[in-house]
Amino acid sequence: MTLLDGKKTSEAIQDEIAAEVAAIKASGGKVPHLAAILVGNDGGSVTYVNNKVLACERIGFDSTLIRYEDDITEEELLNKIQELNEDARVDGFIVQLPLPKHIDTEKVLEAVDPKKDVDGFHPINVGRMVAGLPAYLPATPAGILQLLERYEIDTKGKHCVVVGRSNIVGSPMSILMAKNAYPGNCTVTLCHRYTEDLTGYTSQADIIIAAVGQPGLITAEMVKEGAVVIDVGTTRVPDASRKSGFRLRGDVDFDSVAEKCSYITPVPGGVGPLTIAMLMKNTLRAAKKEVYAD
Ligand SMILES: NC(=O)C1=CN([C@@H]2O[C@H](COP(=O)(O)OP(=O)(O)OC[C@H]3O[C@@H](n4cnc5c(N)ncnc54)[C@H](OP(=O)(O)O)[C@@H]3O)[C@@H](O)[C@H]2O)C=CC1
Ligand SMILES: Nc1nc(=O)c2c([nH]1)NC[C@@H]1CN(c3ccc(C(=O)N[C@@H](CCC(=O)O)C(=O)O)cc3)C=[N+]21
Repeated sequence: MTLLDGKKTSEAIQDEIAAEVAAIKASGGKVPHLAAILVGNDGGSVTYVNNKVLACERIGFDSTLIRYEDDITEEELLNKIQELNEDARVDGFIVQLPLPKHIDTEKVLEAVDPKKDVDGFHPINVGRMVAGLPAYLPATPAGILQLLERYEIDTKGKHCVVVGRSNIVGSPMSILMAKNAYPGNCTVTLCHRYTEDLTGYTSQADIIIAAVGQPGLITAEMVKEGAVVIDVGTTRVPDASRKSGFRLRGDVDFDSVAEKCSYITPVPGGVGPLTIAMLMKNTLRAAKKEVYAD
């Protein structure tokens, strides 16, 4: 079994980006600038957004963190988005999800200028991705592709079972794995809450990508000998022995599955760090106007 080291891979990607930033600075070009909007105080969201800002600092990007209490009105949030759309200093920005219930997430995501949508959540970017046009790819699926590529994992003709169909992970992942590309060219099965006999599918999979948010859902009995197992889940579960009072758990029962599979991502240190690296990559592409010209 080979551990897919997301932390190391993320650092390698961030080093590559940092080298490009240094070259941009040396030639007097525009330093990439990422802004992030965070609404509320959810512990996970605060950590993830802080990690994104720290990554910016490490690789030499400019960054701006905009925080609101969770009673912000939808109108105030939309006004801020408009302001960022028009701010030439900001190359790309994200609105951290989830948003409070009184705010219409779809409306917020549609308000972001697709040219600055470095999360790749705007319907224009989603549509362009599906059509195979240049687009910002959502960071988590793009990070998983990077892992498969950098570990030279064979995907052509393989059966890939994606569990979870969210707009930000499962659905785009299933589309990307089916594309005529490397990594890709898989036969894809997309499983979700209403899938009957989940084990029937996962046990036939050469590649399993679990993005559900249910700790330990994927057990050894559900995995074929030699399969590649990618665990996207990051659920905080109480753990009194930790200073923080919790630990992160993936959707995969790591200890039992690790004995059976060929490759596996740990949690933490697997997919999570790659999500950050790919967000940085999208921001660099935004600053270089690689996806959309002016
Ligand atoms: N490491 C990283 O970078 C990231 C990690 N995450 C983590 O990944 C997990 C999933 O995130 P996200 O996609 O946003 O989550 P969502 O809650 O939006 O989606 C979860 C999906 O899983 C499906 N589902 C729920 N229960 C089952 C079940 N028993 N069997 C099969 N499918 C089921 C849901 O079905 P239905 O559609 O019917 O509701 C839904 O499609 C979370 O733990 C999240 O924290 C997310 C983003 C990035
Ligand atoms: N607009 C938006 N864009 C997102 O990309 C987005 C979002 N909203 N909402 C929530 C999910 C979740 N997500 C993660 C990012 C990094 C880690 C990460 O770095 N995890 C570390 C551990 C971090 C920790 O210690 O908690 C790891 O797995 O090793 C995890 C999860 C991005 N998301």
